[in-house]
Amino acid sequence: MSETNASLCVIIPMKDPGEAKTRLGDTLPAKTRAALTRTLFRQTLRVLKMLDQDLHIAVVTNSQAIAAICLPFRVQVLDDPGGGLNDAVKAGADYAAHHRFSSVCILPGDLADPAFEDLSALFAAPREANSVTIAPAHDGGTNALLVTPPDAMLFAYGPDSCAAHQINAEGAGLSCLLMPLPSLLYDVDRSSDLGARLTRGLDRSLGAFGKEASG
Ligand SMILES: Nc1nc2c(ncn2[C@@H]2O[C@H](COP(=O)(O)OP(=O)(O)OP(=O)(O)O)[C@@H](O)[C@H]2O)c(=O)[nH]1
Ligand SMILES: O=C(O)[C@H](O)COP(=O)(O)O
Repeated sequence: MSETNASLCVIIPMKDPGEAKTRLGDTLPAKTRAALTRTLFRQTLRVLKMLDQDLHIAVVTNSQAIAAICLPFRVQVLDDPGGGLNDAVKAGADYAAHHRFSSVCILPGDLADPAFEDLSALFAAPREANSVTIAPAHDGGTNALLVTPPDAMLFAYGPDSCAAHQINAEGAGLSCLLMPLPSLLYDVDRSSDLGARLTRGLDRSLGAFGKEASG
């Protein structure tokens, strides 16, 4: 592991696959949404581990199905305190602060096709003391949030969270850098996200996805 990655804790909040991707309910049946949730999550873990086998990753979840996926990847599982996404992310950031990581990187588990080179660029970016780096989503959301130190700011995931995170960062006296990264622009929230941009990522994992969706 590089010196830089040793000081970084990656946090991924994850719902149980049976409860996730509800906004795709108009297009996909429940079983397919659950299979898609698992496939996207595995895809992100795979790229992160390709980047660095020893990268410290912790997943905040109350799902046994998600914990089972974490096991072979040697990824830590943290209890979800309940209360929603921002409370889950805060639990992850508190864990990182408690364990004296100098930075935390929050990633969602539903990125459409996170590229090795984009995550590599994000993790290689200088992490100044008291700083935040945001990789925005195409819809005003936040697809990566790199915070130094981990407990420096309030989380504001939800609609237009990129702007909300900038406001919270500035309010906390942190410098804030926007780092748009092409493959981190897209997560899979709505039926419109199931089009071409998902194809490249899912084509790669399609074997697994097809098997899970029908199995
Ligand atoms: N641990 C935890 N993770 C959450 C929670 N809410 C959302 N997440 C995760 O946060 C990431 C982004 O969530 P969303 O974009 O809202 O995705 P989603 O909840 O699967 O989709 P919808 O049900 O359509 O809102 C995904 O990895 C979710 O699994 C929560 O309450 N607890
Ligand atoms: O980016 C965010 O803040 C979260 O993913 C929630 O936003 P969404 O509703 O666009 O997924």
